[in-house]
Amino acid sequence: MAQYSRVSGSVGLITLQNPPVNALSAAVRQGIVDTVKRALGDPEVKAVVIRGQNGVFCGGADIKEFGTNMSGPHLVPMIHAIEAANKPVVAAIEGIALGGGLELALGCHYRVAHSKARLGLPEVTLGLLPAAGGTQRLPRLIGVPAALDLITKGRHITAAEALQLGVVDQVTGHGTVDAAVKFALSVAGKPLDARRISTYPCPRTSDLDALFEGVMQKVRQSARGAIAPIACVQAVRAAATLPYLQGMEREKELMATLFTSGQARALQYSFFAQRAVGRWSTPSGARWDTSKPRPVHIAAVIGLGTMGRGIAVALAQAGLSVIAVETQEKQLMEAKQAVSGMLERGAKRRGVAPALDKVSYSHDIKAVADADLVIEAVFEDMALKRTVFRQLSAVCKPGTVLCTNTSGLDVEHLASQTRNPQLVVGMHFFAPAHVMKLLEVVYGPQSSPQAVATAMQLGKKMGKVSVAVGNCRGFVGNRMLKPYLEQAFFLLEEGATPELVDRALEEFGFPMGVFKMSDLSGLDVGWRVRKADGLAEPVGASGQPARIRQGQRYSPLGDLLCEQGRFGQKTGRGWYQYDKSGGQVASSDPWLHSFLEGYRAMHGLVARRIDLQEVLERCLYALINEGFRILEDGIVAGPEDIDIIYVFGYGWPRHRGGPMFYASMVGLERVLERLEHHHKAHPDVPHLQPCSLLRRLVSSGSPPVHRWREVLKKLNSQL
Ligand SMILES: CC(C)(COP(=O)(O)OP(=O)(O)OC[C@H]1O[C@@H](n2cnc3c(N)ncnc32)[C@H](O)[C@@H]1OP(=O)(O)O)[C@@H](O)C(=O)NCCC(=O)NCCSC(=O)CC(=O)CCCCCCCCCCCCC(=O)O
Ligand SMILES: NC(=O)C1=CN([C@@H]2O[C@H](COP(=O)(O)OP(=O)(O)OC[C@H]3O[C@@H](n4cnc5c(N)ncnc54)[C@H](O)[C@@H]3O)[C@@H](O)[C@H]2O)C=CC1
Repeated sequence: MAQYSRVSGSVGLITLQNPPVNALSAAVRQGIVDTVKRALGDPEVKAVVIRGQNGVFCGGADIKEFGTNMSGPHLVPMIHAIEAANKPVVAAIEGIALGGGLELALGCHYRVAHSKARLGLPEVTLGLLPAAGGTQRLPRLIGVPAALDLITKGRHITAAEALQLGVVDQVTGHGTVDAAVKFALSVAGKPLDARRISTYPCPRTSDLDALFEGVMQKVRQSARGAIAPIACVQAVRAAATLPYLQGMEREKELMATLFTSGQARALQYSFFAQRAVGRWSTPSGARWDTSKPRPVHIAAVIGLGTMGRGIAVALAQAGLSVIAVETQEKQLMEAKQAVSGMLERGAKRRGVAPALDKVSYSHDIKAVADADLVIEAVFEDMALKRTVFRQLSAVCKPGTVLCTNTSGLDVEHLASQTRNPQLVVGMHFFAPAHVMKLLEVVYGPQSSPQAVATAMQLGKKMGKVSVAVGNCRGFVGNRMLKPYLEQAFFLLEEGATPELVDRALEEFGFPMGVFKMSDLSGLDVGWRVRKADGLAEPVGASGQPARIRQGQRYSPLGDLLCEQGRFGQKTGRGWYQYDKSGGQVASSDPWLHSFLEGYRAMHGLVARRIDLQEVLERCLYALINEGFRILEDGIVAGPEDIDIIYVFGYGWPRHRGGPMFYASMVGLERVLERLEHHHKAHPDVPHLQPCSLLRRLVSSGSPPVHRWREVLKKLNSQL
């Protein structure tokens, strides 16, 4: 809806009303058309101001309407009518002007913004482009390079930057609507021809072809297969090379392709999934809206290695006081230097003062006595972690929430070492912890709603996308990673190379393939875990056949590389070779290829031709199958949790929605049929055996992913 009133005698004030972000639903669009007509037809009205209710201008098109039978007036003619008006129309921008909201403002003759407002054309993040004239008006207003930057990245800008770029005409720190009304009165009666952006020529840019070629190359590289950023460049190119109306035709044509694409569906699913995980709940009845978090002012971190340092930085940057603990003086000093450096670099990037005084350092665990919450990040060693939790339980004040950053050890077992197991949860950060957005908050059967809510709230304060997950080996992300890695190893045994496997996964859209990723994170990490699990014994020592462990097919390839001291980038050799220890540019390693040949010969394996499709099916469907098991076990509340974990923590291409969304797009019957096929070929690999939930979903008609929660509930109640 849009409300109309008259203010200051001669200004027609139009207020968009569609909480919470005044999205341009059919009713709002109709409201705008009607009220603009009324204002323009009223002889007493000399100028018009458009604002949004509750201090929010407009969040753009109503995304919930996409994919439905969109009725109501179209945005393009609506905005065109505003621009063509013979009375000045001023946009009063408070809060946000995003997507269609900014396009509406660009159709107005003037824009007045509050200093705290954010503006942008984020359509590309939803798999779309700004198709209400945004790709044609913005370059005409601010020039091609700046418009390309905003439109292809979907970046939000501040009012100050908008003023500098010329997107807005005035910025105010006080009442935006009053300022806009005053502005409107000051321009009433003045000629408007020079204020209609669509009539502007696109500012000249030298060597346009080279500019677009360069941008297109960069965009293709970073898009990892996403089509919307490329269409955005094409649309801006139309603005730079064609008259406005022809440019609009091109914008429409490109949008038509994007609008119905699977990528747009995936990205819009991801938008809502990210919000859905914020409405978390646990089987014991803890919920986002009823469980009250404890206030956390002082946090402590135990163990200042790779993870602890990043966690301390993220906590300090979120404004908390941090007590950082390391047992050894030397490590403590090194950590202090590293944390200070990270804080300084981060502050420089953000143009703020570094929060150095927020962090205090100690080698005595008793220093954490006053902390409201402690995050343990010592070595992945259960015996050590047990000791630390017993100590924490003894020294912390009553009510302190105790968290572990373990990658997959039993949180419940750690809780049982303390006096208050209900106050123990996992806070599983991802490396580097001050950069990566994902946080898995792991609850055990005894974790109290308050402890879960406290960790979730803290994650939010730290700017993380937090997902509540149940306690199981590897939680969600790492549990699903296991069958994925396992398939990659098996594929090498059967004839593939690391280059082939990585190529398939990178072409799918991962930033790096599984072998490059292993080299980056260190092959020794998994080796240590496999040793602790009794899997990575030296070949032959177990008395079992080398490729069978604990009754299942096992590939010792990773262990054999580690025995050679090949730990990946850190040692300059792994699945690839690097120019030096710590080098980052991977190149194919002839040693590795002859090693693989020798290994196959030793085990009587005959290399066969493996294609990219098989690599994808084996690796991704095994991972997805584990996702179904996780859903079946009730470790997460719904498929959105898994998808968000994979998109934000594991580089799953966002334009493919996440593994469970992807499975739904591929078709559950197809995933089931291919898993059955691969399991038949490899009956000794349990991870390829289709999970019973997948079978049950297929039997119930393969519902789309947004209906799985409901179907899951129904299926579970029938058991
Ligand atoms: C706005 C935010 C920055 C707010 O953030 P925050 O305060 O953190 O709150 P949130 O929790 O994110 O949001 C609160 C609540 O609001 C919901 N919401 C937010 N934005 C929208 C929206 N735009 N639409 C609907 N709902 C929205 C959100 O989901 C939350 O609710 P909940 O899920 O219930 O919890 C932040 O929310 C944000 O960033 N929002 C997105 C802003 C954005 O991306 N805007 C751009 C939208 S796309 C757009 O505007 C496109 C266009 O304008 C083009 C118009 C053309 C369309 C015409 C189509 C014609 C196609 C032709 C093809 C024909 C094909 C054929 O031939 O058939
Ligand atoms: N490295 C990674 O990518 C990730 C690791 N994790 C988990 O985070 C934890 C830490 O891992 P990293 O930081 O990689 O290990 P790390 O080896 O880099 O650091 C561990 C630190 O703990 C310190 N430490 C050991 N005992 C201590 C004690 N009793 N008191 C105080 N400090 C002590 C060590 O001196 C060392 O600095 C592990 O549980 C790991 O599984 C979780 C996510 C990602």
